Amino acid sequence: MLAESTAKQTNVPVTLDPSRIMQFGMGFWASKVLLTAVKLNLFTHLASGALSAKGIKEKLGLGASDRHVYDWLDALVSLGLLERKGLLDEALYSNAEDTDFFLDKNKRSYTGGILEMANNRLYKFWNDLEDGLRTGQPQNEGKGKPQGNMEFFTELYQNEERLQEFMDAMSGIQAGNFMLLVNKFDFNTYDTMLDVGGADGWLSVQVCLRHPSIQCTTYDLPPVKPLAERKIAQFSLSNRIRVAGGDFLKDELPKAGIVTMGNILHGMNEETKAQLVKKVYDLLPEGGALMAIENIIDDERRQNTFGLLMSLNMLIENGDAFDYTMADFERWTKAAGFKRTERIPLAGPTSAAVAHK
Ligand SMILES: Nc1ncnc2c1ncn2[C@@H]1O[C@H](CSCC[C@H]([NH3+])C(=O)O)[C@@H](O)[C@H]1O
Repeated sequence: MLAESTAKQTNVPVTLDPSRIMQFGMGFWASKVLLTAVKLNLFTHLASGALSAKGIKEKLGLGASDRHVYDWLDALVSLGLLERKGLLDEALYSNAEDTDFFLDKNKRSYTGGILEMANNRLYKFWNDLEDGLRTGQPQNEGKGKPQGNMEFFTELYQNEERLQEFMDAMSGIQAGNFMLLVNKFDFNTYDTMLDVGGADGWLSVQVCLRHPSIQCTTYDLPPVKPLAERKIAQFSLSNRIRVAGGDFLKDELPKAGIVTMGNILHGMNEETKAQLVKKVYDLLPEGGALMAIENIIDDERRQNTFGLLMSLNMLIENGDAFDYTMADFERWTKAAGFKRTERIPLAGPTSAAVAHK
């Protein structure tokens, strides 16, 4: 028996290749190479001009050997995130075009907030995915304490720095989606918009900049209010965007023609999702709409890897919460009374799922 299986093993078909398995299995190496570069502001430094490895070592205060600094930088070159002219001590490093656009902190297009949070929080929490799968319990800073869906915010927001980091992470991950959305969907057909869980008001800002007459309310937990007020003032939109503080599960919500929710429904279990959908249905007028902007998973659950992984991230953050397909969204919204749904594809794995009353 043993001899037969050994014989089979040596007869490996040439078409089989372990490189994909290794790429994903050791994917945390590449992940940390990038996350560390973001944390050390490498791309922001390089946005002002190309630097040698020696120059980078000095600017970043690195104590590793020259060889390991070359390895780190050249790994980023091999991943397509940096460009390089010359080799080793004669090399000059600069940002690749997309890295320069998305990872320079001084540009408005900076999306590194989500990567900063990935480095500071999610990376270590994901080490406990196994515990999450075994127990169904959250694995974030509240691990081991009783916590319901979306309750981790209370603990997170006690720390100003973490609050700001979370806001920047949200704006970072949604920036491209919101910019596309305001060009693909005519918000001006509604007089008023309510953004539930609107964080620092970024969606309302984008909507108002693009659509001249709509009035918005951005609604979030009270500690978030000052951050939203600050952001909205930066764009001189305080006359068009109201900032409201409260708990969208417990408190009454303001009425509006369209209610948006970016990455909100996925933070809840099925029962709470259905309750919130119904609550929104009841406050909308006839002809009103609910829009969820999320990493909607394809109905066959084969394509949208990011959406599936985001759903596991909801296990890590919220326990029994999960991301969902358009078929799920249609089922929940029809049960609440909505007439029809549509899906608007946005950047990469994200879509806007819209339900019309
Ligand atoms: N019970 C609650 N009531 C109001 N806001 C909440 C509640 N629970 C969580 N939030 C907020 O919901 C947001 C989820 S993160 C999503 C933020 C934003 N809509 C986006 O698409 O990027 C955070 O800003 C939380 O502060």
